[in-house]
Amino acid sequence: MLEELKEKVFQANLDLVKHNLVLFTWGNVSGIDREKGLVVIKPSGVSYDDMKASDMVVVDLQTGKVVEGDLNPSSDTPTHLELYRNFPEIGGVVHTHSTYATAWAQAGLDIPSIGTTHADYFHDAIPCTDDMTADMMAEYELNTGVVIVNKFKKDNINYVHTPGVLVKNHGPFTWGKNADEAVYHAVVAEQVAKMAFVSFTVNPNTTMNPLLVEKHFNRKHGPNAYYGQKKK
Ligand SMILES: O=C(CO)[C@@H](O)[C@H](O)COP(=O)(O)O
Repeated sequence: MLEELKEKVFQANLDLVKHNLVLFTWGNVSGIDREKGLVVIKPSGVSYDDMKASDMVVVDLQTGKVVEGDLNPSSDTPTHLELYRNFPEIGGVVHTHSTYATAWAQAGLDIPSIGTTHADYFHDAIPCTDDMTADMMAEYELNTGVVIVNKFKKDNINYVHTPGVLVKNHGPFTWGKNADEAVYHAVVAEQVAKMAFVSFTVNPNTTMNPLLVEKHFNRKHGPNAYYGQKKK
C-alpha cells in the first residue's frame, strides 16, 4: 500500500541526515495521500542507518490508527496529523531538533525576517508558539499541533507563505506541498536561524526594510514570480 509515497517519505527522512539536521532519531518526516486520507510517516526510534522504505508506517488522517506497518509510528505523529487536518494545502511535514532553529525555540523567540534569504522562503518571521497550558499536557503530542495552529490563527499568519514554526522549548516543524519541499524548508529554517543568530551577535539592532521583504518574497512567490519560471 502507498509504496511510492513510502519510498519518497523514506528518502526525505534520509535527507535530514544528509543535511545534518538530525542526530540519532531526533526528527521525522511524513507525507500525505489526501484522496485516501492516509499519512505515511517514519517509525519511532529506528536508527536512520537501519531504516527501510518498508518500515514506513501508514496511519489514518482522522483517527491516527495504524492502517499498515509492523512498527510504531513516530512519537510526533499526532502533531503531524493535526497540521494536515488544519492546513489543507500541505502535503509533507518535517520535525527536527536542528541546532540553531531549536535554540530560538528554546529561547521562546520568533526568528525575525532580517535578510533576503529568509524573505525568499518565509514571508513573515518564523513564529514561536505560546506555552502549553497544564490541561494540554495529557494529550501533549496532539496539543503540540494545536498550539501551532492556534498561533497561525491568532496572529493571522498565512501557513503557505510562512511554511514553518518553532514550538516553544521544543524545536522546529516545517511543511510544504510534499515531503521533499518540507525538508527543503527545514534546511532553510535552520540556515536563517543560524544567520539571524550571527547577525544579532554582530548588531543587536539589526532590522530589514519591509519593502525589501515584500520584494524578495514576491519575486519567488508572487503573481508575477520570476524564479524557476520559463523565460517569457
Ligand atoms: O521531539 C522529539 C524528542 O524531543 C522527537 O522528535 C523524537 O526524538 C523523535 O522520535 P521518533 O520520531 O523516533 O518517535
